[in-house]
Amino acid sequence: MADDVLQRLAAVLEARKQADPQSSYVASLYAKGLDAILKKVGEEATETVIAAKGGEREQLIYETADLWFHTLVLLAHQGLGPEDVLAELARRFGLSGLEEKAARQNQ
Ligand SMILES: N=c1c2ncn([C@@H]3O[C@H](COP(=O)(O)OP(=O)(O)OP(=O)(O)O)[C@@H](O)[C@H]3O)c2ncn1[C@@H]1O[C@H](COP(=O)(O)O)[C@@H](O)[C@H]1O
Repeated sequence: MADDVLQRLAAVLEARKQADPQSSYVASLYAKGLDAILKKVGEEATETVIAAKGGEREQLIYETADLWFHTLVLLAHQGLGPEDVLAELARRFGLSGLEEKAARQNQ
C-alpha cells in the first residue's frame, strides 16, 4: 500500500512537469527551481523536528508527510523517484533485486 501511494504520487509529480505553474503547487515549485525546492525541504525538516519535540503524534505525522512530499518533489526534479530510494534501502536491508520485488508483492 505504502509503495503504491509513493508510486502514484511520483507519477503525478512527473506529470506536473508539463503543468501550468499558476494552477499547480508542484509546477510552481519546479518553475522556481532547485534552490526553492531545497528551501522547502529544509523548512519541512525543521518543522518535523519541532513537531517531534512538541510530542503531538498527529502533528509529527502531518509534518513528516510534508517533508516526504517535498523530498519526492526534489527527487522528481533531479530525475529520480521513490523506487531509487527504496532500492537503496532494500540493498542496505540485504535484499537482492528479486527478493525486493517479491517482498513488495507480499505486502
Ligand atoms: N501531497 C501534497 C502536498 N503536501 C503538502 N503540499 C503543499 O505544500 C505546501 C506546504 O507548505 P507550508 O506548510 O510551508 O505552507 P505554505 O506557507 O502555504 O507554503 P508556501 O507558500 O510557503 O510554499 C502547501 O502549499 C501544501 O498545500 C502539497 N501539495 C500537493 N500534494 C500532492 O501533490 C499533488 C499535485 O499537487 P498540485 O501540483 O498542487 O496539483 C496533489 O494532488 C497532492 O496529492
